[in-house]
Amino acid sequence: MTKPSPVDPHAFPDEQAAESALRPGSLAEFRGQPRVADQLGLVLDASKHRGTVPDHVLLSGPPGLGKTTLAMIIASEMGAPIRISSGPAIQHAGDLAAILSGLVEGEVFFLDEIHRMSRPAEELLYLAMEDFRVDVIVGKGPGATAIPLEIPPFTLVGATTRAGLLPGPLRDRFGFTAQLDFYETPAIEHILVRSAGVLGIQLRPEAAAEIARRSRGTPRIANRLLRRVRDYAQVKADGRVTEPIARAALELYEVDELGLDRLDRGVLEAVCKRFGGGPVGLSTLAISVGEEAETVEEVAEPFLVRQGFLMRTQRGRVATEAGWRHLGLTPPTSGAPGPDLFS
Ligand SMILES: Nc1ncnc2c1ncn2[C@@H]1O[C@H](COP(=O)(O)OP(=O)(O)OP(=O)(O)O)[C@@H](O)[C@H]1O
Repeated sequence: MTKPSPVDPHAFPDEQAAESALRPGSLAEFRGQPRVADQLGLVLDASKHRGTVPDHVLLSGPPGLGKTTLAMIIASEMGAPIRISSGPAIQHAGDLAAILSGLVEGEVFFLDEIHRMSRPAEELLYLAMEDFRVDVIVGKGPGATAIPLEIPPFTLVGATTRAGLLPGPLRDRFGFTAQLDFYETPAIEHILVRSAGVLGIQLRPEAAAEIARRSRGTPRIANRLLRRVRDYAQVKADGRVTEPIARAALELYEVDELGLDRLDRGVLEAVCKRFGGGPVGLSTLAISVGEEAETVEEVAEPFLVRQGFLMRTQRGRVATEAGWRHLGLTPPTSGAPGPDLFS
């Protein structure tokens, strides 16, 4: 196992406290995703106006874009408590029934990774979402009876990185659904400036821009890079984060101008230099960079593809012209070699 990369979008186990400190507490402070924030604001205002609990909310999108943050904001905007759990933690319907029956009126129930819940729990959730009721099964076999149990009205906030995996009947029970997208660089700059304020870091605007460009449109990565750059500034300079300090720190952490890390560059370099631009199969590629095929496929490739540096074709991975150029290499032909050149 290689050590975690600073541009991994997943949260590290020791990062929770640092992340909590940087969560914006209100919709007004939540930067980026303007459409989602506006629509959600309307849903919350309307429910306050009517004096009812807000509709159930489904948030989908890649890790680190603010799903948990938005769930907490919904609770705080409604002045309601929040209960947090996750799909993998709920293996039996009884686990879910216990949580639901313990909710207080108006509580926000945040269910992360909702697509990983067990089937029986999912069915129990349908009823709870629709009728604020759960059926508790007493006894076993033919003598088993279902005793309906009222639960107080609550708002379910479901989060998923894989909206496509949710069964239709579950998706249909959410009154409001939002897809979070990668952030534009200026929004990430705003987030960095706010985080620097919270952490008491003197961050020059050019340095914020530099870090933002390398953050892959992901607030979690931006905040993490900011903390690393701050460490560097404190140890190697006077603590102020200037552009040269940010550049030097990010170079040390092997995060390049566009946010590629060592693994991303290694994969791209292998495709270009060792395999003539491709196509090369995933397992061969993984062996050549000394990584698991899964890591190459799930960690490095999505960003390389998003950047337009790599293509996944039926016959293997192919570097694009932009990919060659990002490494400072000249593509072998006017464009990247197409799969047909290698037949
Ligand atoms: N719009 C935003 N403004 C400011 N900070 C943000 C924003 N979105 C996310 N963050 C920060 O990024 C970090 C990660 O956000 P969060 O935990 O909400 O992501 P997530 O989508 O729930 O990730 P996961 O899918 O891994 O659970 C937090 O520290 C949070 O404060």
